[in-house]
Amino acid sequence: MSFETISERGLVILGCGRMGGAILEGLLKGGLPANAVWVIDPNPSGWLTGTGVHLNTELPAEPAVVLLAVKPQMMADALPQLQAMAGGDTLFVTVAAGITMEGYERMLGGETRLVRAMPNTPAAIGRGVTAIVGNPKAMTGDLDTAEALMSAVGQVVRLENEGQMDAVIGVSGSGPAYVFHLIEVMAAAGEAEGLAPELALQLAKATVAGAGALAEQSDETPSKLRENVTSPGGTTAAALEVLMDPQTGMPPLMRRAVAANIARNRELGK
Ligand SMILES: NC(=O)C1=CN([C@@H]2O[C@H](COP(=O)(O)OP(=O)(O)OC[C@H]3O[C@@H](n4cnc5c(N)ncnc54)[C@H](O)[C@@H]3O)[C@@H](O)[C@H]2O)C=CC1
Ligand SMILES: O=C(O)[C@@H]1CCC=N1
Repeated sequence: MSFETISERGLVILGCGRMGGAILEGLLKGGLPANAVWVIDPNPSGWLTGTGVHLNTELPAEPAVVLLAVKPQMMADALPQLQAMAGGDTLFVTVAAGITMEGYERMLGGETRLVRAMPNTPAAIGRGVTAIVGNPKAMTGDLDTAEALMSAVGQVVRLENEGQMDAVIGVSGSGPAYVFHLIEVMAAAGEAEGLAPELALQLAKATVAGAGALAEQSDETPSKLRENVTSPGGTTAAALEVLMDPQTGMPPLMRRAVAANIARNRELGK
């Protein structure tokens, strides 16, 4: 199934906030006609209203794809209206954290063709990374369709099994928030050492953005790139001694943060 099939049979989006909106924007920019898209959202943004998609109107009976992008807590209330589309030729793609394949199959029926996808917010500028995995009813073509859909907002990787999804959410799904927090705390440290707030923020943002781009583009590993900054006995080495401390540094802190993320994800799934 390609964009052509989606154009012909339609895409239904349930919930078009930050993530649904970013995906829709990428798809429209990629050439999907607005009149091939039906959105259900009780609080549409001004941007969404101006796109020309069908908004809160009657839905096609058998769209090519239904994209589920409401909060996990809303899913059980919002899904029943789409139940008639499940079990046939429509592929369901969900970006919600927490809810497992089993959960969707309970709500929609075991015959539903389903792909779980976990993007992240750099999707808003086409720089997201999305991990996808299908249920047993999803065919190879369905994974291709989900990949084509999510490629509109960045890279796509395929998982071997659903069990990997928890770690993906903990690392890349929520990860942008960790990086934004890194910018905040680097800027705060600069401020505490006497820099003006705007200057500290500019330095922190440019450093994280530049280092991220270098890590992505360079042939060197992140470890080698770190070593390249670190003169023996120099200033970076002094800072890294604090940050890389195996008891109190970032390694155990990040492990705890990711573990907390996964624990919450499992709670949301209940
Ligand atoms: N924001 C993020 O970084 C990421 C979010 N996700 C997932 O994406 C999903 C959506 O998250 P966001 O876009 O951040 O939330 P959001 O709050 O920006 O968007 C949710 C949208 O759903 C709409 N909505 C609420 N009740 C509805 C209903 N009954 N029927 C239809 N639409 C309804 C809201 O009006 C809103 O526009 C969540 O399940 C989340 O787990 C996945 C990866 C990353
Ligand atoms: O915080 C959340 O639950 C969602 C899932 C990944 C990013 N945001």
